[in-house]
Amino acid sequence: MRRVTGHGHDHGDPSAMRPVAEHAAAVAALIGPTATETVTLADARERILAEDLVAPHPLPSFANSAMDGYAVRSADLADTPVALPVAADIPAGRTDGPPLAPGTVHRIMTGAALPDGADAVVQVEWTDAGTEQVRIERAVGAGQNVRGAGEDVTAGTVVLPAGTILGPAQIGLAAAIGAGTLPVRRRPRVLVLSTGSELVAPGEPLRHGQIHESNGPMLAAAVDDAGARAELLRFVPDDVEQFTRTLDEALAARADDPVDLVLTSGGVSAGAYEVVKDAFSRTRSGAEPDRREGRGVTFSKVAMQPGMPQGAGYHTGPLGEVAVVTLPGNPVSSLVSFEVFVRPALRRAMGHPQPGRARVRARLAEGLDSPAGRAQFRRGRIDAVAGTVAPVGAAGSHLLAALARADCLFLVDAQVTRVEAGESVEVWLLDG
Ligand SMILES: Nc1nc2c(c(=O)[nH]1)N[C@H]1C(S)=C(S)[C@@H](COP(=O)(O)OP(=O)(O)OC[C@H]3O[C@@H](n4cnc5c(N)ncnc54)[C@H](O)[C@@H]3O)O[C@H]1N2
Ligand code: MOO
Repeated sequence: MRRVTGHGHDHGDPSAMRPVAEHAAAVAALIGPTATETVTLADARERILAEDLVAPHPLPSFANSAMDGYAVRSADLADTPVALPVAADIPAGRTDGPPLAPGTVHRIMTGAALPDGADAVVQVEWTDAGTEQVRIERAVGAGQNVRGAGEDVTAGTVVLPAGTILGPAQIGLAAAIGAGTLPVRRRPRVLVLSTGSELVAPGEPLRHGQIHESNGPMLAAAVDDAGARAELLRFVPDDVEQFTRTLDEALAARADDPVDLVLTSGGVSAGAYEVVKDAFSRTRSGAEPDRREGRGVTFSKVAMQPGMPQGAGYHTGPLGEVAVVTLPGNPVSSLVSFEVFVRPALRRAMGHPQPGRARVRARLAEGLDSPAGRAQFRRGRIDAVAGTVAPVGAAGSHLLAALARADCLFLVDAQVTRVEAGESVEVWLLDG
C-alpha cells in the first residue's frame, strides 16, 4: 500500500473538506426516532419490533405427543410384546381427552394433548396399529415421544426483545404465542425529488443532450430497501421557483402523515444552475440566505469519492421544518452517498439493531491506483469463500452499469495512492 504524506491533490483543498463521519453524524441527527404503530402479522415482515414481546403462556402450552401412536404408562410395557386395550382415541385438537387408566392405552396423534396418567408414546410403527386392542412390540421409557409443556418457552419469557427484525421465524414465534398484531417502529416517509433540465422520464424518447432520469427510481428503491417509505415525485428542471413549489405542494398534501425526510438529487455542485443549493440557501419568502444557527441546509464538500458535494439540514415548508438531505446528481455518487449517509440514518431512526451495512475485510484480487485526497468508495464483487474482493469498473461516478454489477463497496483511505493485490481492504456488503 502506498500512501502520500500531507494532503493529496484534488478538485478542492482536502484539508477544508468535511470528514465522512462528521457528515454522517449530521445526517443521522436530522431524523429522530420514529413512533410506534401496530401492524397485523401479515404486514410485519422486515419491520422492527418496538417493544419486548412476552409469552403469555408456555410453548408448548400442554404436554403433547411427538408421534402418531399410543399414549401409554411406560410401566405397563415391562414385558414386550404386550397386548393392551385401546380405551380412547385422541386426534390433535381434542380438548376433552379422558385420563388414561392403568393397563390401557389411548390412540394418539402428533400434537394431541397427552392424557393424564400417560408418561410416554409408542409410535405406531412399533405396533400392529390396532384400534380395539393393540399389540406393542417394543417398550418405551418414561417421557419418550412426549413434548413437555414449556419445553420451548416458559410463560413470562421475553421471546423477542424490542429491536428485533421481524423475519419469518420471528413472525412464526409471535403467532405461536398468540400475538395477532405487533407494535413496530414507524417507517419514515421520504420524498424523493430529482432535479435537472436534462431529465426525461424513462420510457419517453430523448433528444440530443437529454438523459433519462435514473436517480429518482434508484433512490426510491434504496429508501424502500432500507425499510422506509419512498414517494417519488416528478423530477423538476433547474428552476428554483418550480423546485420550491413542487416540494411545498407535496409537503402540504401530506399533512395527515407528514414527511420525515426530503431527499433530492442534483443541483449541488459548482455550476451556474445549482437549483437545490439555490433553493435551500434562501428563506421561503425571498433571496436572503437562512443563517440562523442550526437552520437551513448546510452544503459541504465531503472528503470522499464519489459523493463529494453534500447538503443536510432543514427546509421550512408549509407545515414547518422538514429534514433535507441533498445528494449529488452523478448516479454513482447519489447511490454511494445514500449508502454512506442516508441508509444508516433511516435505519437508526427505526431502531434497527445494525443500521450500517455488514462490514468485512477482504484481500484485493488485483492491484489498483487510487487518487489521493478523498476516501474512495469503490465498487466490487466479493468472493466470500476465497476472502477476496475484485474491483468492478473504474472510479468514474457516471459508471452506473458497473454499480449494477457490484455486490459490495470497498474503501481505500484518502492518503493511499496504490493498493497491491492481496492487501486487505474494508468491504461493505450491499446485500447484507
Ligand atoms: N466545477 C465543478 N464541477 C463539478 C464539481 C466541482 O466540485 N466543481 N463536482 C463534481 C462532482 S464530484 C459531482 S458528484 C457532481 C455533482 O453535481 P450536482 O449534484 O450538482 O449534479 P448535476 O450537476 O445536476 O448532475 C451531475 C451529473 O449527474 C447527472 N444527473 C443528475 N441528475 C440525474 C438523474 N436524476 N438521473 C440521472 N442522471 C442525473 C447529470 O446529468 C450530470 O451528468 O458535480 C461535478 N461537477
Ligand atoms: O463527488 Mo463526485 O461524486 O466525485 O462524482
